[in-house]
Amino acid sequence: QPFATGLLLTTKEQDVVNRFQEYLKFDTVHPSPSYYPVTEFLIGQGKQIGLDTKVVEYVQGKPVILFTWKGTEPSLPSILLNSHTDVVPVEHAYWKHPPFAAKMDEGGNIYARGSQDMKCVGMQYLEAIRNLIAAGFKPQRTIHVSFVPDEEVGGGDGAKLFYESSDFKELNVGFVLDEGLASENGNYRVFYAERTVWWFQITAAGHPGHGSRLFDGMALENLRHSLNAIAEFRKSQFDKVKSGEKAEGEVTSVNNVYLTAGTPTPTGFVMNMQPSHAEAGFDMRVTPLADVDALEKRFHEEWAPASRNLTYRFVQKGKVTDNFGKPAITAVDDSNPWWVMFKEAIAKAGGTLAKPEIFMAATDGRYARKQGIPVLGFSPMTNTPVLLHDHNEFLNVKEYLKGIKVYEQILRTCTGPKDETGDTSNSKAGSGVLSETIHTEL
Ligand SMILES: CSCC[C@H](NC(C)=O)C(=O)O
Ligand SMILES: [Zn+2]
Ligand SMILES: [Zn+2]
Repeated sequence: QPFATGLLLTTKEQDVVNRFQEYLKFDTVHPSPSYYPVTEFLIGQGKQIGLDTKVVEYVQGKPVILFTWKGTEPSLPSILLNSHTDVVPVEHAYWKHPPFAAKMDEGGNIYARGSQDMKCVGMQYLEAIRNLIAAGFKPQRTIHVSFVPDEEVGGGDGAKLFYESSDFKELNVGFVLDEGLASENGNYRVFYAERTVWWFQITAAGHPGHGSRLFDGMALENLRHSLNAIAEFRKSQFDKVKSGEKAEGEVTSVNNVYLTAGTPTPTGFVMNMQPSHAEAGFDMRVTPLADVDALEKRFHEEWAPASRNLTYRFVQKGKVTDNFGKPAITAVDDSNPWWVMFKEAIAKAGGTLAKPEIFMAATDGRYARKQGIPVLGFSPMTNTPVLLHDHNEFLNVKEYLKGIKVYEQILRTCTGPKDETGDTSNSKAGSGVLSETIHTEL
């Protein structure tokens, strides 16, 4: 099929694209993703490729799909390639092509919800394995591929239960790949940690009464005290990003996402009553580099002091550390043999890496990092606008096909056997015990 760019796809490439488009067409959109049809499709793919397949429902109706390609040395720690099957909702009116039609335009851009986040990655894993099998490659390490539900709503019924299960322990996973972000330039982005979600509400109580009266300590005045204190902290963090001192993932963000007060009626709010309560909601993302005790102190001392009739409540409060009390960070230096192999694979695939980053939001990778397992967030997309959760999400076919080659190289390098260049780095991650170095603090 010819494109305006002069790109011509081979029959084999067209088949690869067709499978990607087929996956993208499944309606796995929240709030009610249809998980069974897509599970049937994926199982079909796994079987066609020749992988062992397993489906487990830790919560009924929310299947976790697991494929296994057994290595020649199955006692070595294995590699897990994780992706999620669900996608976030769309606002149809803003899309130039229907979000579940997976239309490829004349420039090779494939438009669909999930084309970047992260159905691309899931299918690229499978295509890479398909190609390696066809090429006669035999991995030393076992490779597992998981497709999990509900990442977009926190993963509580999906990845969390999977990673905590005895099924997962049996896999003896030494290294996990999960999602990253597109890169707007020619360097691939890679993520070695992520910020932790703290969602909270602050409620202010205050003097009620007639709207015409002047009181000290009215609810909205108290809430404003809180909003100002939080805004000051927010500015201190944002300034570090603006000045280039820190990357986005290296500071803690806090954003006011709703405000509510007053007495509503069908025709609008009552205008001459002072509310006795007011509430604000915040999306806060705590960097793993933060001093958590100092942050906690801010809540009762500055942001919601009882002296101002303020109280706070967490809607979600993730732990910033892993299960061993250390910051949940994967080492990206020579102390981590998985990192060394990953980096080498990208170079061998002809790619370049940007400076490793802390993911600004949350991914399922956090559940594996909690267990002390090294995780890298990586979605192989260069020269692509970051459109996850955005309108007109797309991925160009050339980037998609290139990404498959990158995963082939990652699997060759990280699973052995040693390649034609005599590389032996693989053996360094060969012990059954996780490297201590993955807990290295930066
Ligand atoms: C608390 S789970 C929600 C997960 C979601 N992840 C992404 C990548 O948007 C987020 O960070 O908001
Ligand atoms: Zn995602
Ligand atoms: Zn997402």
